[in-house]
Amino acid sequence: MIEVSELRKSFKSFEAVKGSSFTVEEGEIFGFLGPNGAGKSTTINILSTMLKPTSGEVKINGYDVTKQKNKVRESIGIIFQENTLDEKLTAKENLMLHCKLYRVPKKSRKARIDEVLAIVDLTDNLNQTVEKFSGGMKRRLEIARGLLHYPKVLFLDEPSVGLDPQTRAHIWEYILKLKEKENMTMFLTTHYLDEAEISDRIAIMDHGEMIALDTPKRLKAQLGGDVIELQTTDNQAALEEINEKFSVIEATLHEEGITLKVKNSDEFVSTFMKQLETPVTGLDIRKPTLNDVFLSMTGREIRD
Ligand SMILES: Nc1ncnc2c1ncn2[C@@H]1O[C@H](COP(=O)(O)OP(=O)(O)OP(=O)(O)O)[C@@H](O)[C@H]1O
Repeated sequence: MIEVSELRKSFKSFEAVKGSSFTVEEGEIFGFLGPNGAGKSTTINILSTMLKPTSGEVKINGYDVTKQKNKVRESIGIIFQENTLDEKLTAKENLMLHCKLYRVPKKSRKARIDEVLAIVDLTDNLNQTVEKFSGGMKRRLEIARGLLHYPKVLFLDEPSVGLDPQTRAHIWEYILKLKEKENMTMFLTTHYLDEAEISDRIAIMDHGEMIALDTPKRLKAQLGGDVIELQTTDNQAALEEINEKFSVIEATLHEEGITLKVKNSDEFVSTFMKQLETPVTGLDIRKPTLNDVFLSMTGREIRD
């Protein structure tokens, strides 16, 4: 559904995208992550025909983004970061305007509007003006609008930014419902790594280059092993003891205690608890998260 080959974009002498190549399959949720300034927006703007690439080839739904712009635009929907609804219009008027712009046939407009509003649970707000909507309702209406012309690919640029946790969870419910119903391809950026977990595959971009591309599970497995957060009565002494007696991938002392990376926590912990002489006051085992992956690959938090 998306084919990107050797894509480059320069702004004067500055190269923002340095030759990235990837494909996204139909029906896939593709998470696109990177620290601030990595080149994500530049890439999305090119994929959605808003920006011209310096070189390389990009096809969406089989159409070239520079030579067949209109065909590409008919194939995609975009949910932007900022609110782009017309506040003085009602939900219905906003959606009707979009139907006209996208040439949805006159006889199907009403049914389509009813259908997308039902997906995001806004049926009862059809005739309400948008300025009276809450932040979460506006987001839902934007999602509904993005779907009106049945796009093959939906670009979601931070779809839940600025929303409270409950509304965020709801937005994701709608998005997943859609994926199941329509087999739509979704290209997603987010700064919430827990949200990125729902992606089938995740790409990590840094300094204009794609530095990782795999399933969330495999990315985390690549880090190898489990993480143990340890507190003892004397962390300095415990660290020395650990380095002397146990085989760990990494042991880091910090203000709250010691973070250990071990190959297999199940095997490690039972012997560790028996043999460590410094008294343990707290122990927490966790699997590596996408945050650990992101930190290890980019050396930065997702939001600097
Ligand atoms: N029109 C432009 N002119 C000059 N430089 C630009 C332009 N647009 C983007 N850049 C630069 O290109 C780099 C990539 O920017 P981009 O907006 O793609 O990053 P991003 O990954 O989307 O970051 P964020 O997470 O902050 O949105 C940045 O260094 C940015 O300053």
